[in-house]
Amino acid sequence: MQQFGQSVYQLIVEASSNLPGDVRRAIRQAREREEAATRSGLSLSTIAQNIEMAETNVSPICQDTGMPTFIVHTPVGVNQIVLKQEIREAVRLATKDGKLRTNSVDSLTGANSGDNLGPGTPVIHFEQWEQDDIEVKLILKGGGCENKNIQYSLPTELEGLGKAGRDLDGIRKCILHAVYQAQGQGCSAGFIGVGIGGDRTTGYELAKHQLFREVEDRNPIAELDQLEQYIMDKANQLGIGTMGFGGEVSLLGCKVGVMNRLPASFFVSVAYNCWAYRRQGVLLDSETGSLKQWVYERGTDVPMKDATEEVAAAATSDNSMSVNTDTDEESGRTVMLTTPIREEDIRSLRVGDVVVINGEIHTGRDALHKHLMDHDCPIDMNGGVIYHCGPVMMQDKDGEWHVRAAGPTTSIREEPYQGDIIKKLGIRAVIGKGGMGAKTLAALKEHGGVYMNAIGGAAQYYARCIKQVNGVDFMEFGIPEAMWHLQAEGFTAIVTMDSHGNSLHADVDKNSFEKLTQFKETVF
Ligand SMILES: O=C(O)C[C@H](O)C(=O)O
Ligand code: SF4
Repeated sequence: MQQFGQSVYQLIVEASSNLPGDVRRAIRQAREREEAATRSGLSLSTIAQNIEMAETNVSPICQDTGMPTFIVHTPVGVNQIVLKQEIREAVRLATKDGKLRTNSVDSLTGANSGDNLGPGTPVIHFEQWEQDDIEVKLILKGGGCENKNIQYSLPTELEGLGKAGRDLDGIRKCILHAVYQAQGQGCSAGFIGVGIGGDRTTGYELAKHQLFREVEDRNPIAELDQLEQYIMDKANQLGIGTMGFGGEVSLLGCKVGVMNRLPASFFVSVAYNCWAYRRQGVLLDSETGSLKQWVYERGTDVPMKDATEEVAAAATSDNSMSVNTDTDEESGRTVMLTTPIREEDIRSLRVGDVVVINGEIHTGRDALHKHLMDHDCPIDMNGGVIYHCGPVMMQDKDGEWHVRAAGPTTSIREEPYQGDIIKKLGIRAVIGKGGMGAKTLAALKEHGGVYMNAIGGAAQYYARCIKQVNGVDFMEFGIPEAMWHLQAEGFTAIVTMDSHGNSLHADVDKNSFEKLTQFKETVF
């Protein structure tokens, strides 16, 4: 079994850096359905570019490599204690090599273990089976989409949909509502796993395990297959789009499982996975642990752009986010800004404008925002840009830090702090994804600021825009939560909340809610 550890390491690298073929096909189909010049269309082309870059760089598709969750099937007689130790060691090595982000945080102290190991991390399920080989499956599901998981207890009343009873139609309403409530915050368009029944624990587990099905498979239970097809049709009429920008494609997959329940309980659990649907598996020889075959089609066999696109890409600027300046209601202007940014430049921006930023930007997320509410900031942020991002960073032998992956995190978590911090520090722009709320929108108007949505998950695309790491503060918060001072060049994002009270996120939420209400009547 001496090759088992190496095979698991290979699995981790593959899952983190090479999006599987079935997922890539789903994203390609989404691109064919979206107008190329729309915000969703542009986002999908950036996502496609990022997928290819991650494979080429053998680096994380998204900086958040999530909670590594392994499902291991072994023949009777295999020593699972040894396998568990080898899996943990493979996780530690992959983290050291920058293939996984340091994602294991002490829930009481906030301390980051630094090696992805700790109580409850990684998650490893073992099960014996009748086959001769060992199968190891892995899913890397990030925190932002995990935060959009949701569990319903039937019967219930659902906003926009009314009563949801203890039947297939009530389940239908829960699933549609689950897609609506996620909006773009979990990096839509997503893939959902649904667990019907069980208790609260096994219901959620069933939902997550549905995510190990193939994107293109069909449900063997006829009424669940019918439900899956219905959801794929109607969820894509909600108009949430990629990143919640509005658009034709809001859901890329729906997989429903069912199990028995208690008489008193009727749970519908939804595991929402982002477009960066990173799951892979390996079949291993149970004597040597050597890799015999991949469980899911590898992404290498499904390129993200076809020949025509190569030509088209070559013809335009290398920046796939740039939009033409002839304005239709979707695409705005492209504006170049250098930090520190003047108030008048910010007040001239409107929702829909694409901004290209050059100059120093600073990362900051949950721990930093909480800290800055009642502590001074170590640097002058006047005219500055805060980037909601927890990067994957590597230090070289000279002690220099390098960005390995640097996409945005979900901004709504900073809503309790952001408005106050914008005014306290004189910040002019906040970059993140998924949008922010009314309190931040009011502060942007009062102070003169904008919120810009970067493309969630495009961690390689944005890492390429970071030319240098100028320094770091608050390393005690751990790498993802520290305040990194980054020299950006060509950092592109879309204005989705401006200083005139406009919010694309509020508009899409309102429009998609109206669309949701059209599905109130009984179907099943
Ligand atoms: O933690 C992150 O870097 C991103 C997170 O997965 C999110 O979607 O907010
Ligand atoms: S940032 Fe987006 S793509 Fe990355 S893990 Fe979070 S939800 Fe998924």
